[in-house]
Amino acid sequence: MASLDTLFEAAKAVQTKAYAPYSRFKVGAAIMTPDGKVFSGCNVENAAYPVGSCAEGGAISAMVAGGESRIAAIVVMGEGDALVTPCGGCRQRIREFAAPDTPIHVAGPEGIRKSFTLDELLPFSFGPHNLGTR
Ligand SMILES: O=c1ccn([C@H]2C[C@H](O)[C@@H](CO)O2)c(=O)[nH]1
Ligand SMILES: [Zn+2]
Repeated sequence: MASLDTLFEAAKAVQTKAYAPYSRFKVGAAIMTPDGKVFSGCNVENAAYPVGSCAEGGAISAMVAGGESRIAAIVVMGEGDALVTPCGGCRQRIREFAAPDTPIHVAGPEGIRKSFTLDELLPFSFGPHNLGTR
């Protein structure tokens, strides 16, 4: 699937930009919107550790700043052999802009390792519907 390849390459490219001098664990994330636009983000750490931010959050900020508000698919690229799935906070961040069946692809440098739906990673989620929005 060409668009998934594009998304994978975007995540891989932005991962190299990560600012992770403390964990030395670089992460890249790339979002595709329903009309095929791609937005990416990397983790940005801070000497005050809790202030650091995740790659997924950066990609979401770029998407919103770009005037978009729907995630059709997301690729997350981490380091090492283990699956790097979005942290709990980022699952909720993704939830805000995605549908239950939106694919979350977890990748390594060699390619996509496993694909989940948002609902698999964040079942019974709290979301905009709880507040009467969307
Ligand atoms: O899905 C993930 C998991 C971790 N990190 C970042 C946060 C921190 O900078 C580093 C180590 O946890 O990786 C992400 O950006 N996304
Ligand atoms: Zn996170």
